[in-house]
Amino acid sequence: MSKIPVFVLSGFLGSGKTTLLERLLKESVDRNLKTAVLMNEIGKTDTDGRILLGKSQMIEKLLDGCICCNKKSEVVQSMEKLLRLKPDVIFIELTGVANPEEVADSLTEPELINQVYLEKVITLIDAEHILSYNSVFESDRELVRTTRRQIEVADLLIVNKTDLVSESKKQKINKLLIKQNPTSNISFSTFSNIELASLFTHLKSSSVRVKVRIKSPKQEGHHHEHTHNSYSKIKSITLPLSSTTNSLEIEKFLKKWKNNLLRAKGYLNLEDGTYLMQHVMKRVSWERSTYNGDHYIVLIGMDLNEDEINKEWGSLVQKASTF
Ligand SMILES: Nc1nc2c(ncn2[C@@H]2O[C@H](COP(=O)(O)OP(=O)(O)OP(=O)(O)O)[C@@H](O)[C@H]2O)c(=O)[nH]1
Repeated sequence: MSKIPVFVLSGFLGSGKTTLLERLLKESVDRNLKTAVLMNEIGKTDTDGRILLGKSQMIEKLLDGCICCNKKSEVVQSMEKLLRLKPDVIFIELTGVANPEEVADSLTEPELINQVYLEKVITLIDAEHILSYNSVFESDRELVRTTRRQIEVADLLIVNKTDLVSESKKQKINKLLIKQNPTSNISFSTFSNIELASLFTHLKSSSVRVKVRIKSPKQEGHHHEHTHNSYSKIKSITLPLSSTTNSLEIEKFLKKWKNNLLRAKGYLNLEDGTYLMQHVMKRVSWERSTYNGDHYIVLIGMDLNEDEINKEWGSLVQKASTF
C-alpha cells in the first residue's frame, strides 16, 4: 500500500490554523479526496466544533494535551483510528504551543512509519503579533524557541491577518521570516485565503492512487527508507541494524549530525538485551524494552545528508557485525 500524505498545520494561538483547515477540507471535497483530521487542542472542550465535516471525512481530537513525548501513544492510537477510514490525506492541526518536529516524531513510530509520511509543514503567522513575540514571551524561553522552530521547519509560511497591519509591517515580517527560514515559500493572506492548488498537485484520490502505486523499498529489496515521496523539509531516515551494538558507538554516530538532527530514536540490541533509544535536544537516553520487532533507528532532521548518513551507518553496521 502506498503511504498516506500528512499535512501538519502549525502556528501560534489564534493565527488562523482552523480557518485554513476549513479551506483545506472544502478543497479536498471538491477534489474528491477522502480526508481525516487530527486536532490537538490544549485545555479546550471542542471549541472548534464549528468545523463541518462532509461525507467521507473524519475527525479525531486529542483534548487537554500537547503532541509531545508522553502523548505519543495517544497520537498513534488516534492516527490508527483515522487510518482505518483509508483516507487519501490527513491533516493534523497542532496546538499553538506545539513543536512540529514532535508530530514528525510520532509519525515515525513503528505502527505508523510504513503507513504515512509527512507531506508538508504549514506554519501560520499572526501578522499582528509576530513582531512582539520576543518581548511578550521574554520570561518564557521555551515558548520563544517553539514559535521560532515553527517558522524554521515550515515548508510553507502563511502570514495571515494582513488586514490588521500596515504595508511596512508586512515588509518587516517578510524580512524576519526570510532570515529564519530562507528556503520556505511565503504567502500573505487574510482569513487564511491562499492559493491551494499547488498543495494538492501530488495528492490522488484512492481509486487513482492504487493504479500509480510505487513499490515500497522493502519490495525492491532495499534496506533504507527512501524519502523521495516527501516534500517536507523535515525528513526521516530509517537505519536498520540486526546485530548487537554498543551505546557509545550509536551516540558517537548521532553526534555527527548534531547540527541537523531534531530527534532520533529506535530499538537496538545491546549486549544485555533490547533498548529503546531516545535522542531529544542533544540528550540521549536508553531504556530497557520488551519490543520484539526488527531493530532500527530513525533520524528526524532538517536538511540531513542522506548519502553521508547511509555511508557512515554502513561502516557502523559492519563494525557491529564483527563484535
Ligand atoms: N481580522 C482577521 N481575523 C482573522 C483572520 N484569520 C482568522 N481570523 C479570526 O481569528 C480568530 C482565530 O482564528 P482560528 O482560525 O481559529 O485560529 P487558530 O490558529 O486555529 O486558533 P487556536 O485554535 O486558538 O490556536 C477567529 O475568530 C478567526 O475568524 C484574518 O486574516 N483577519
